[in-house]
Amino acid sequence: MNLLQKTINSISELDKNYMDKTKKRLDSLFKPTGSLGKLEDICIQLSGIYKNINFDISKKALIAFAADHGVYEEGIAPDPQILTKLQIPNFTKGLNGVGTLATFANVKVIAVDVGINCNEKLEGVLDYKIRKGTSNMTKGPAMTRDEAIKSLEIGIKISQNLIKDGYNILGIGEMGIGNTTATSAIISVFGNFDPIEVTGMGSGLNSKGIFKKANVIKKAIKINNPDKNDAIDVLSKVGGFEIGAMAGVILGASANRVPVVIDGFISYASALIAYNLNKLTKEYMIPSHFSKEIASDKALQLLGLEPMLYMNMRLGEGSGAVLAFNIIESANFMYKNMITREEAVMSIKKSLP
Ligand SMILES: Cc1cc2ncn([C@H]3O[C@H](COP(=O)(O)O)[C@@H](O)[C@H]3O)c2cc1C
Ligand SMILES: O=C(O)c1cccnc1
Repeated sequence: MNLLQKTINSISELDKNYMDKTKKRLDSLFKPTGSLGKLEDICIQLSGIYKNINFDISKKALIAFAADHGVYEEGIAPDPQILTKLQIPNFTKGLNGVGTLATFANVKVIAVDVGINCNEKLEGVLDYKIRKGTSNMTKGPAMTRDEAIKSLEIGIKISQNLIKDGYNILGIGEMGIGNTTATSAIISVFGNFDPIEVTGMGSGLNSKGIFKKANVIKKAIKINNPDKNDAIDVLSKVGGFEIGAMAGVILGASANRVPVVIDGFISYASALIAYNLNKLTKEYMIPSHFSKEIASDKALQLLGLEPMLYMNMRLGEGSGAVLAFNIIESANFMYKNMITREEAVMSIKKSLP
């Protein structure tokens, strides 16, 4: 059995017993029951993942994958393709959106080339290049089925290595000029949406550009006819190498009982791929923010996920995931350090004359 199938098969449910215990502990704290909302939900989810009422989430890593897209030649993105290559080294230097936020939140950033259109090795970027970008999906599949599996397995391997190194919570991010086109195509296929309903401005297209992009997606879906019941088929026909690798991280984290924080629009596509390979992966996902890109609501509905942050962000890179790490850590700190109702009463009694 290959690594992908083994990983998919080894994902199991959260432990309801520990989740109940954590809920009891949360209900015993000195506050109205349930008043800390999603902070409480996060603690309950973490305890079900770790099978423990006490957990450590201090070692945090964000894995960002970069790749280029053959469909770029159809004029679907407003920026030059070379930005994928120019921007990815900034991720680990703490110089771009996610890099600065990660420095602030004490999150280790790992940047990985899974398919950038360049020959040279990039400083601070791991080299797992599958190919120098996908093929143009309006002319045939973006990648072969073997390449799709390879992209998923790269994500699985990198997540496994980080977990072995002691990282106890992972996040996903990406860089890839043109990747909102692949994302909208994936959402269109899984949700049976007309591409025009799920195609947005990406980095900054005007309405004419959006219309053209939707037609490109329509053409790609028509020519490739992806099977929505086969997530690998969808990934290979209209996906991207970075989208596959992020889905691989979700699978790898889930199989190793580690939570994985989902970022913005492009990571929703990865989440859809992982979810359609094994529905249990959803239990290991922590959604971070609601991307401003059109169709975020549709993608999140397909996943049944409700993000915690509404920040009007539409950057990607992993920026929203890293922001959410701060909140997840706050939830854990609250859970560990808050006084219980009983302790509060005792201290009041003690202070009475
Ligand atoms: C300078 C710059 C930095 C970025 N960082 C993330 N993205 C985001 O924009 C790209 C997707 O949008 P589209 O499909 O329209 O090309 C991805 O690289 C995504 O991560 C960026 C885009 C730009 C221009
Ligand atoms: O939400 C995102 O991740 C996003 C949206 C538009 C362009 N790039 C990224």
